[in-house]
Parts: sequence; structure tokens; C-alpha cells
Amino acid sequence: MNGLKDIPRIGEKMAKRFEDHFGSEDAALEAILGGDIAGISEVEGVGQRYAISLVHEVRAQFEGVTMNDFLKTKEGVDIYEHLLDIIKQFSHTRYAKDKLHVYIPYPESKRDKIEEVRKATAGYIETARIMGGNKDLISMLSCIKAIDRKCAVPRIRDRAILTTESKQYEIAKETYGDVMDVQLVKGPGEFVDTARGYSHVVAADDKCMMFDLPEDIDPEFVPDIRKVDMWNMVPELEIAFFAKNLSSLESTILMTQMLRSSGISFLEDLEDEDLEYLKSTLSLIDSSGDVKAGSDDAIDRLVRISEQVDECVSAAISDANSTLDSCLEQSKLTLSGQDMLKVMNGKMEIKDLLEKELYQSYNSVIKDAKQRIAGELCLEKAELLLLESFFSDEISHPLEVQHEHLYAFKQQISNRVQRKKVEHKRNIAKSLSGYHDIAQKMVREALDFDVGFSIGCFAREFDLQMPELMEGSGIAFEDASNLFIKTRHGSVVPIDYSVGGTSQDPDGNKSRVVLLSGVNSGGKTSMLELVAQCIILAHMGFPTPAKRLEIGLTEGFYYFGKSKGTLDAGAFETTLVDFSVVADDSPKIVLADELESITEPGASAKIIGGILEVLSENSNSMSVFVSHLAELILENTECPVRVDGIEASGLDSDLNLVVERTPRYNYVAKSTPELIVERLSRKSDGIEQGFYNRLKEKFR
Ligand SMILES: Nc1ncnc2c1ncn2[C@@H]1O[C@H](COP(=O)(O)OP(=O)(O)OP(=O)(O)O)[C@@H](O)[C@H]1O
Repeated sequence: MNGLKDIPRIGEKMAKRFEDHFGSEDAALEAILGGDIAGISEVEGVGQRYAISLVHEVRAQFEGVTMNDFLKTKEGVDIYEHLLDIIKQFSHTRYAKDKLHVYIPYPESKRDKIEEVRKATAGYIETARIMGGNKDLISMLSCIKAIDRKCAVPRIRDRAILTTESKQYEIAKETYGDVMDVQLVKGPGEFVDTARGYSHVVAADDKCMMFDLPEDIDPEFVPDIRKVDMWNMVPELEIAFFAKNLSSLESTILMTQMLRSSGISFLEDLEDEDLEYLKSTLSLIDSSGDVKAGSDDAIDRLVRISEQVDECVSAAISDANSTLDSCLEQSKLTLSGQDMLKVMNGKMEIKDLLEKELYQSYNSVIKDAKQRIAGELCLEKAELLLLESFFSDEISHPLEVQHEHLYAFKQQISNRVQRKKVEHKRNIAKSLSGYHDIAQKMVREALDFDVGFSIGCFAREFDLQMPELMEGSGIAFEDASNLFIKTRHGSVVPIDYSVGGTSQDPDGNKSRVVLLSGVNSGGKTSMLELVAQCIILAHMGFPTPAKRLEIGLTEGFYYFGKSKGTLDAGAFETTLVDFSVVADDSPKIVLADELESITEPGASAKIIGGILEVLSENSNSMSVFVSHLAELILENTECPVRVDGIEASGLDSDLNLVVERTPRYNYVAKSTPELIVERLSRKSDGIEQGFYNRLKEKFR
């Protein structure tokens, strides 16, 4: 398979959508071949059903087998899907829930596939035994999502590239024009005017270095834009991928470390040191790609200044004004005779005299206010200089901040924050630039871990065991539990049973054709369902719901469920046609539930008898037929058929049937409708009870 167009169901339009979604044709192919059903479902116009069937189809092409090669009937597929629904409840990620669909039952001829899954699953069962109850691991797993490759960076508005050379301009525009402003300037004047509009300017040519720039313009000089790495010029681009997938990556790292510390190897090609390095680098960014608070003291201090400066200055001014007010209240001016003469002669202004008197108090109030601001905001030397101009030297009351100077201070601080953040982001981007592919692989493997781990947790919950594979036809189990009953009711009576040439064969006859008779509601259908569950799970390479189970693998599995009511002639014909497929001599297992309802009992017994004869002649087949007509069928068949029975011994104190769920071998169990009549009689009174008692007499 060379490209998406080699996949029959993918046309040109759909191929384009796959490429857009996954980023490239290769990535899309990888997703399809890897069974990423969750990812495929997100492609525009593709739903989950389509994704599942597409993956099945492509895998079938590769493996040369489809699910229907083994599951020969619709009812068999229903049981498989019901089992899958139960297993999916143990997934912790949407990815795993969907990907479980890639597991299908294989026919015996694909034994290598079954063995492959068995081997991997056995490992996951062991992992789930150790870690399945670990809440931390489970919550980490639940945070992992498939890598999102779409991480557009919003345009960077506070940074620009300025150059006087048209060649540099063209290259810069082409490379970085989408993410930040790139401007061609004519000379120092235009350079300065333009630079004032940004907090961080990259001057991209030698000529700019010669400019005599004012103090507030402090560009970063880059002689040749071509020699700068992308992570250096726009670290945000590199960081964006990691920021977008931060939670998944952090959870994957923690999960890996937790597994490793429990002795479970995971992501083997990644050294502990690499993992730790990636973890500590990721801890420096937040999910928006910004520098995380707490990761750089200098940035934190500057950010704190920006956030607190207004509040701090107004509190300082308010206190300064209170001090100034009380100073004014206590101030008195006593003029000496000499001073009076000077004022009168015009040699001295009265204003100067007043100023002289108040200047000291004013100065000390301002000094205190500045000290307080400097202390509260932890200002450094260079910043103290800017603080100096916050208040006018001329006495004014009430005291006010000089707003233009406060604004300039804030602007400077903000520029420094941005500048420092870029420096910091460059270091982070440089560290992360080597981890792009590793990160993708890590998350994919973590998600794939959840697929296997779901199966392991499923096995752990229901105490499932790997079945033993035997040669020949047959199945035997001990303490087996019907998973559908268990999930529905919470408990189930375990059953032992054997059909065919197993080590548990009850009479040495290796009976491969069995009729299961028994009491109404005794559990015959549930028993058949249990056998079907074990057969399907074993052929998937999965563990089965029994303390011990041995099974002979087979090529095809036919499950015929109970039909609803007597069928009309057309439907009867269709059922016979459906059954005709069991007639070939391929190895198979056939389970059928109360086939007699297809027509009246006499005819049914003849038909079932005939089918059993056909199956009996095929030495590679095994079959169990549930029926209330066991004796009648035996009369109508020539072949050796074992009849087993599920029996009721009576009614308990709550008038429930007391049933021995494990079938008795070589025993025709009665349907015991008399017990049902007995129950109805004991539950009723009056005329109604009289009616049931009369029916009861008939069984005497
Ligand atoms: N092993 C078991 N443990 C607990 N409950 C069981 C078990 N087997 C069957 N049951 C319960 O008994 C009830 C009857 O089971 P089921 O329908 O399989 O009986 P049946 O013999 O097929 O009945 P019928 O002959 O009327 O079709 C169901 O509610 C089922 O949940």
C-alpha cells in the first residue's frame, strides 16, 4: 500500500481530508494501519462506524482474514460486540475504547495471529494484576489524548524584525512574515520611530549596528537572518506543539516513571535521564505556551511589579498625603524682622519663605513614599532611577504621581518581561526541539498501552484466565461464569462443563454432538451463551471467564439464537437455508438454541435429528443444541448424541426454582413445567388457586 488512494473506499476528496487532518499522507496511512479509529472518526465526514469498517477492511487486506471468516452468523457477531462493549468499559481513553475494535476472533488457520495476541495480552494481564488498582496510574492514563498536531501560534504583536537591507527583508518576510511584523526601514530615524512600537526588536543587518540609538531603544542585533534557527527567532512555534499536548505529555512521563518504578518496562528506547530532562523542561511552560509562573525568579519579580505597581503607588500616595496633612496642621511661620524688611523691599518673595519652611517635610514625605514603593515592589538599581521621577520636585498638595513617568516605568517593565520571556522561551525551545518525534511516539505508545491495559483490567475484574489450547474438537471449563449475567446482575453461579475430546470428558466417548435439555428458566440459553463467549474470546487470543478452560481451535463458529415464536413457511425455509452452511466438512463449532420453534415439534425433531447427523459425520466439528425435545430428537437420529440436562429439584421458600446450573451428563432433564404450575398455585388463592390445582393433578 503506497498511498491513501490504494485504499478502495478512499477517493481523492476523502484522501485530501485525511491529509489535512493528520498533517500528511504518511501520518494518515499510519493512523489507518495502526487502527487509530478515534483519530479517523475525527476526519471531516467520517463517523465511528465508517472508521471501524475502514480499519477492518485495510487490516483484512494485510492479514488476509476478516471477522466473518470466523463469526459465521449475525448472532455470533452480536455476542462478539456485546463482549467488546464490556471490555471497552475498562478503557481509560477514547483512543483505546475505539481501538479495541481491531481485535477480532481469528479462525484456527490464523493461529499465529491468535498466539501473537495471547502473548501480548498475557503481559497486560500481569501488568493489570500489579497496577490495575492504582488510582494514580488510572487518572494519569485518563488525561492522555492523541497528539494534536494543529497548533497555530497567534501572531506575535510585540516583536518585530527591522532591517535596512531589502535582501534580508525578503528572507525575513518569507520566513517569519506569518507570525510577526517584518519592516524595511530607511535609516536611523525611521528605525527608532518603528522600534518604539514594539517591546522587542530584532535588527537584521550590520548597518543597524552603526546607528546611534537613544537609551530606550535596545534592539537585538542579528547580522544575517538566514543563520538564525527557527526556535531562536520564534521559540513560540516550537513550544506551541508541546504546550498544546502538555497534559498528555506530562501524564505520559509520570505514567512511564510509575510503571518503571513498579518493575514494568515501558518506552524502552527512552532513557530515564531523557524522560527527566523532558519533564523538567515541560514544567517551565503552561498550556498556552507562556513561561509558567514560578519557573524564573527574574520574570516573576517583573510580572509582580507590573501587577502591583498601580495599587502600591496609590497606597503610598494616600499615606504620604495624610502625613503631609498633619505636617501642614502643625506648621506655623514666624517671620523675623529682617525677613519682613526683605519682603517689603522686594528682595525676597513670601512664596520662597513658605517653600523654605515646608520643603523639608515635603522632601521627607516623598522620600518615604519612594522607599516604600521600592521596598514593596523589590525594585532593583536601574528601576530606582525611574522611580526618582515619579514625583515632582515642586511642592504640590495633595501629592500626585506624575502619570507620564509612571506610564513610562510600566512600559519599561513590560518590555523587560517580554524580553526576558523570549530569552527563556528560546532556551526551552532549544531543549524541546530534539524531542518532537519522541513526544509523538511516547503519547502513541501510552495510548496503545491503554488498549492492552483495558484487556488486562477486564481480565482482572472478572478473574479471567488464559485458555489452554488443545488439539481436536472440544471445549471444557471449570468454574466458568457467563459475563453477560455477571455484568447485569453482579453475581452468577459458576459452571463446569465439557464437550468433545477434552481432559474433562465425562464418559470417555468424546461426544462432539450434544443436546442440552432442561427445566424452564434453568439456564440453558445462558449456558450456550457462556460457551459462545469462551469460544469467541479464546479465538481472539483473550482470556476466558473460567478458572480453567481448554479448547480446540476451529475454523468457523455458528451461533443460532432462539427464534421468537413459531415461524411461518417462508421464514422456516430461510432458517433451513441458513443452517445448510453447516453441511460442509470444514472444522466448525455449532451452537443452536431451541431450534424446534421453527415448526411443529414432530417435524422439528426430525429436522434437528438430520442436522445432528450431518454434524456428527464431520469429525472436525463440535455442536451443542439446546432443546426441550431431546427424547423426540433421539428417536429421529441415527448418530451418537449425548444428552445433558439442567435440572430443578424444587422450589425454595421464596418460590424460586432451585436449579443445579451445571448440567448433568447423559441425563434427560425434564422441563418441569409442573414446578411452575406448583408455584402459581402456591402464590394464588380462591378460584384461581383451584384452577392451578386442577392442572397440577394432570402431572400426578
Ligand atoms: N449460572 C447462572 N447463574 C445465575 N443465574 C443464572 C445462571 N444461568 C441462568 N441464570 C438466570 O436464569 C434465568 C433463566 O436463564 P435462561 O434464559 O438461560 O434459561 P433457559 O433454560 O434458557 O430458559 P427457557 O427454557 O425458558 O428458555 C435468567 O434470568 C438467567 O439470568
